[in-house]
Formats: sequence, structure tokens, C-alpha cells
Amino acid sequence: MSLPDGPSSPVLIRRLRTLHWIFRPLEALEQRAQRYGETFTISKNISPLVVYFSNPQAIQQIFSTDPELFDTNSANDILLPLLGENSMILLGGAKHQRQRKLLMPPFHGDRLKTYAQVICQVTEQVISQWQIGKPFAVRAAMQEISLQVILNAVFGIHKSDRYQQLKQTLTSLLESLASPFSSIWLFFPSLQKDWGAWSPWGRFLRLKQQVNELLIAEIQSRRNENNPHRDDILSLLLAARDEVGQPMTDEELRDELITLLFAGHETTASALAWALYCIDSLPEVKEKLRAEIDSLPANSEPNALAKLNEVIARLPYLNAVCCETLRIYPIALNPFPRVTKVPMEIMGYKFEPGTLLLASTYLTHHREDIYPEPKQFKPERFLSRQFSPYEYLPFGGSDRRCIGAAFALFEMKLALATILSRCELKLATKHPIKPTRRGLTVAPPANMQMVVTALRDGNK
Ligand code: HEM
Repeated sequence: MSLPDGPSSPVLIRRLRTLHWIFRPLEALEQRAQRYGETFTISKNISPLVVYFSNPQAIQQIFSTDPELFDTNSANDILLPLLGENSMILLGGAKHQRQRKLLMPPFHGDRLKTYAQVICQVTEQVISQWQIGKPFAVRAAMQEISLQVILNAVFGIHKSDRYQQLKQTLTSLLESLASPFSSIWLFFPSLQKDWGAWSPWGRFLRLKQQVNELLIAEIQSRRNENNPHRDDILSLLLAARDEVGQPMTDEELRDELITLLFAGHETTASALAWALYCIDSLPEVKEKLRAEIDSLPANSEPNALAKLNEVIARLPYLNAVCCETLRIYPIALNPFPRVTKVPMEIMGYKFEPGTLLLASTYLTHHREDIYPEPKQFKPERFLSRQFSPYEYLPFGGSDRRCIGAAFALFEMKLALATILSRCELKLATKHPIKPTRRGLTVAPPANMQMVVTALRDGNK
């Protein structure tokens, strides 16, 4: 079969299409799928060829192909200025696998329980800033929770001035990517020009430099501290040795830390904000969820919810609400592109080496044949059926699957349980909520507000 269908337009139209994709990513994807079907190229006359798939069979083939036949790291060059060349996301082969093996355990299994207290405490602290009747920006509040949680996991309990500075500078760095305008250089590298601190790229460079300096200072002081009792992720990375017994360099550590801070906080904050929005929009969902959370054993001891973390993580309806949130609004619209190193045939199409294959999470999650009434928020679908990893892929798949998936779901569940047991919330924004691009992810708009209408005295 020839190549998949897609537009073949002159440069100017292509540029306009790219802008549409940057500013209205969901609409752009849906329009293309409607016009060209479940497999399409982004443009027939650009090189390399970029192909989107939303048929689970195609996704299964992509995720099951030997990762050695893909050059995933080169496809992620877009992230190089942000993450640095030593980031796990930009590594390939044995180095990538080694970093994954090292970083998986702290984000899985019993280690999750050790983060329960900080998740609940930070959530309580954020809730305590909300006043009845006074609207607050939901995304910023959720970001406050996820940033403190990931900083804590990465650096351990830490109250130094440097930690505070890092928190502020990281927030500014991520805010500098928050709108399609300020992050436009991500998509048009020719705009990576330093026209001073007020230009998008200039501002980014200065903030990135500050974050780098703070991270290197922290790494060096932790090397000197040499405390064997710490069990945070930085300590783990400092103790790691490669196959010839060498430790990671400061630059390698810096890039891995920024990767975890970036990947682990933006995404979870947006997922939490979407969850609150979806729960608010359907009173029957809110009621069911609240009934489930209220059925937890009553306990007036401090940190009661954190102590119940294992029970909360297993609550079926809460789990279904989190899964459905990530189905309807997958934060990452697709996993990282897989670039073919050898000729490959998928769904009857033959691709040359160098083709970018994209499993479209968004389009797959909105297929009518897998998810009837796909635009409706229906947590019940996750109670009545199990979906395959090729039908449901908010965390990607294969050798690149998100290492923070279990951690993110655990954090979402504990933070939502804390919020719902402590207060009644209502959407305070009157205009329709449109999904908005934030760098490479899609989030609720920064101006989406909610208001506390009443306080509750559920488990603390
Ligand atoms: C709701 C929250 C999250 C979502 C939706 C999400 C989504 C994703 C996706 C789609 C990928 C690409 C997978 C692929 O290409 O197959 C990914 C990779 C990754 N995620 Fe997450 N993520 C989330 C939370 C986290 C957290 C909390 C962490 C940190 C602890 C994290 C760390 C990473 C890392 C390091 C990678 C790169 C893995 C690799 O290259 O091997 N993510 N994530």
C-alpha cells in the first residue's frame, strides 16, 4: 500500500496548520482524523514523514517492536534545551535502560507509601489557603501540591533557602513555557534567538541557567555531606555506579534531576486540575465519589488519610475517576515519537527508515468503538471493562513507558481524597473551559477557577 493520506500543501499553508496544531491541538487532531481516517501523515510533502496512528493494532505493533529498531532519543531533540543531553528521555540503548532500572524502584511498590504523608500534608496546606467564597486558580493550586511532592521525593525533607529558591525558579521556568506564545520556540527552533530577558527564548535561557546553578550547588553540597541515611532520589543517584564503577557526573545528575522535576510535576498538576473539573461537572459522579471516600473508617488522629493510603489507592470508584480523567484528557497527547531505523510495515503501509511514528493517545482514547460516547465523562467504563495497553495509554508504553505512572496515580488519589473530604468545591469560571497547550502537554486554562462553598470535617 502507498503512504497514509494527509495534506500536501505549500509552505505557507503548512505553517498555518502548524500554528493551528500549536494553539488548538485537540481540534487540529480531530479535524485531521475526520478527514483522513485513523492513520494519517501530518503532511505528505515534509521530510521526515510524521505518521499518526489510533488503531490499537497499530499501537500494539509499535509498542511490541524491538526498541533497538527505533531511534527514540533523536526524536526528542525538541526537549534538549529544557532537559539537557543527559536526560533519560534523550538517552537510548543501554544507558537509557540503566537509568530506568535505577529510577523505577523509588516510584513503585512499597516506596509509594513513604510519600503518603507529604502528599496529604501539602494538600492540606494548600487547602488551608482557600477561603470560602473566594475563587482560586485551580491549576496553580494543583501545581503547588505536585511541585512540593516531587521536590520532596527527589531531595528528601528539605527546608533550606536553596530549596525555596529552586521552587520559585522552577515555577517561573515552567510558567515561561505555559502559553503557546511563550513556548513557540519549542516548535520553531529558528526562533531560539536571545533577544534579551523579555524575549521568550532569552527569558527561558536565563531561568534555565538559574535552575542549573541551583541544582549543581545542591549536588555539590550533597556530595560533601555524604550522609548514608538519606533515601531520597538524589542520594540514590549519587550512590549509583556504572559498569566500570564510575559515579554520575554533576551534569548527568543535573539533567536527570530536571527531567524528574519537570516530568513529575507539570503532568500530575494538570491531571489533578482536570479531575476536579470533571468531578464538578457531574453531580452524580461527585456524590458517588464522596460516598466512597466518606465510607473510609472514621479517624480523628493526625494524618488519618495518609495512614489509610493503601485503602485509598484501592478505592474502585476513585480509581475509575482518575483513569477516566486521563482518558478524556490525556495530558500528553501522544507518547514520544518512535523513529524507524529500518524499513517497517504497519497496517499495510510501508515506511522508510527515519519515519516518525506517533501513537495518538488522544484519538485512541476518543474512539467510539472502544469508548462509546467518548466525549462523555463516564468512570463506570473502567469498572465494567479492562482496556488493553494499546487502547488505554495515558502513560505511553514499551521501554519508554512513564516511570512515574504509579506515583502519579497514587498522588492523584490521595490529593483528591483529601480535597473532597475537606471541602465542597464549585467551578467559578463562567466561560467554557477549553483545553490549552502548556509546552508539550494540554492542560485546563490557567484562569480556570473554583471556589470553596463549604468546609467539611472528614478524615484529616
Ligand atoms: C499524570 C501524570 C503523568 C502523565 C500523564 C505522564 C505521561 C508520560 C508519557 C506519555 C510518557 C512517554 C512514554 C512513552 O513514550 O511511551 C512519560 C515518560 C516519562 N515520565 Fe511521565 N507522566 C506523568 C507523571 C510522571 C511522574 C510523576 C514522573 C516522575 C517521577 C514522570 C516521569 C517520566 C519520565 C522520567 C519519563 C521518560 C521515560 C523514558 O524515557 O524511559 N512522569 N510520561
